[in-house]
Amino acid sequence: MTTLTADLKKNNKKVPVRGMMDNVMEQFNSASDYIGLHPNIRKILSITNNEIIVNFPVKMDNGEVEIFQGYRVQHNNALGPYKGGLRYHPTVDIDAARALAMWMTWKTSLAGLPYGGGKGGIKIDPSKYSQAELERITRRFTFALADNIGPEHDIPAPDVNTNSQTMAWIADTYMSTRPPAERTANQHVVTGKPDGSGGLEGRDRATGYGVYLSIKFWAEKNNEPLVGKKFIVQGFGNVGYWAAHFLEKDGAQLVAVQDAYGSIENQKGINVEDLFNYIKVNEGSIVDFPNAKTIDKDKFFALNCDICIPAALGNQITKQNAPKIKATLIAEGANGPTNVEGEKILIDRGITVIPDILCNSGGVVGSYFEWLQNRNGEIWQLEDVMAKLDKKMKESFNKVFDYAKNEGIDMRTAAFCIAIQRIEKAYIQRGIFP
Ligand SMILES: NC(=O)C1=CN([C@@H]2O[C@H](COP(=O)(O)OP(=O)(O)OC[C@H]3O[C@@H](n4cnc5c(N)ncnc54)[C@H](O)[C@@H]3O)[C@@H](O)[C@H]2O)C=CC1
Ligand SMILES: O=C(O)CCC(=O)C(=O)O
Repeated sequence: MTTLTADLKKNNKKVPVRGMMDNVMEQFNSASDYIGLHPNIRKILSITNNEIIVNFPVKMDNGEVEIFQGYRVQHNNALGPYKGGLRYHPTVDIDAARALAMWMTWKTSLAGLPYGGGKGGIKIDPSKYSQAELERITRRFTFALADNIGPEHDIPAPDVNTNSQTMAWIADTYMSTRPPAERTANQHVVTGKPDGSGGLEGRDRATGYGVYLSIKFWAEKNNEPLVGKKFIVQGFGNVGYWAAHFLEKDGAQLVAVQDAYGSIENQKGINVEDLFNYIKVNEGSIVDFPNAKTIDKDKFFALNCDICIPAALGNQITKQNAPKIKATLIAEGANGPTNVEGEKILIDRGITVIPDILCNSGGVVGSYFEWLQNRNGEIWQLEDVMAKLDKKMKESFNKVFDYAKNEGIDMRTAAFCIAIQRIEKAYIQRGIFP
């Protein structure tokens, strides 16, 4: 079977060793083998539908012009419009965008949403730019993407280093390109907007809440109380913070955190809100938080804990650190944090992984609610949002848990099988493949 990665290798294109594409393709191929996926459908799902690369100029505060490169990859839309976040990070490239777009296709399918998968972003270190520059960069990026996005075609959302403010700029720029009578009818071109500008109350916490719920459901299935469980979190941004917030509320104890700037530990407990308030006045960094000691970056995953939540970047749990992990549960807040080699070791060691496409799907479910709210001209209440999210996460968790148990397979393979089978069914029903 020729895969996209194999094609790229054949053509001598630069493919990072065990990059995220290798990971997502191995996960996809192994689940497709398991279910005996129709070879024609495997061919379609092994490639991306569209890949948009834009270079655009932006005037900096000092009057100089800088050129930026932005990406939007649309993997598959068999089930509905492309959906997925925009990331601003130096590691963003076409390979990362492809892999992340593919994960979105499986995630939206597993969650039973009427969406396909897309992802994109800009290769940029946003900490080097002023807020005014970031606004101009975002607006020019939106303008460069033009009709490649749209509320019924491709709907971006926040990801690493983008937030509700970024989404408000995108919505505003996109709407200003529409004819006057259509402008406000287009606000669902992005989700994750501020709640005063068409955003959904609760979208900010939706991903972290979903991570917490996944852990809670796993604990219930195993008759394990959450009270007193020690957990560590890599990434204390939107996903990591909210997951920690809800876990702490339920009696679990945060004992270590790693972010882009450093790593801290206190086995007696780190207060989540204190740390959150600290980073607000410390340029977003956990470094030198008073109630914890600084630890070596490479020791982080080997720390003493029950639950480990990677909520930052991909390829963090690998064959190097997987043998040393003490947690008995990995709850993947990030996309692709565990690579295939690392996961084999975890499985052999009896460590459960709640896979990203299930564990962090609360975010895109929240986005779906926002999209419906905008489309129908409604304003949803926070308590209704949280109750609906709870229900949706429980349905997905039970589907995956039961499938894995009945088939005697790991939860990631089970999640992929369910996701792929839903897309396969759509293609077969359309009569493309007799
Ligand atoms: N925001 C959302 O709704 C969703 C996000 N995700 C995934 O969750 C992960 C985190 O996203 P957000 O919380 O939104 O991003 P964010 O930008 O709010 O936070 C990212 C966090 O990761 C840390 N970080 C960055 N590089 C790091 C490194 N090399 N080592 C350790 N920590 C590092 C940052 O310092 C920050 O604390 C990403 O993988 C994203 O794709 C998944 C589903 C939805
Ligand atoms: O909310 C969304 O549309 C997608 C969020 C996202 O990028 C993700 O789930 O990885």
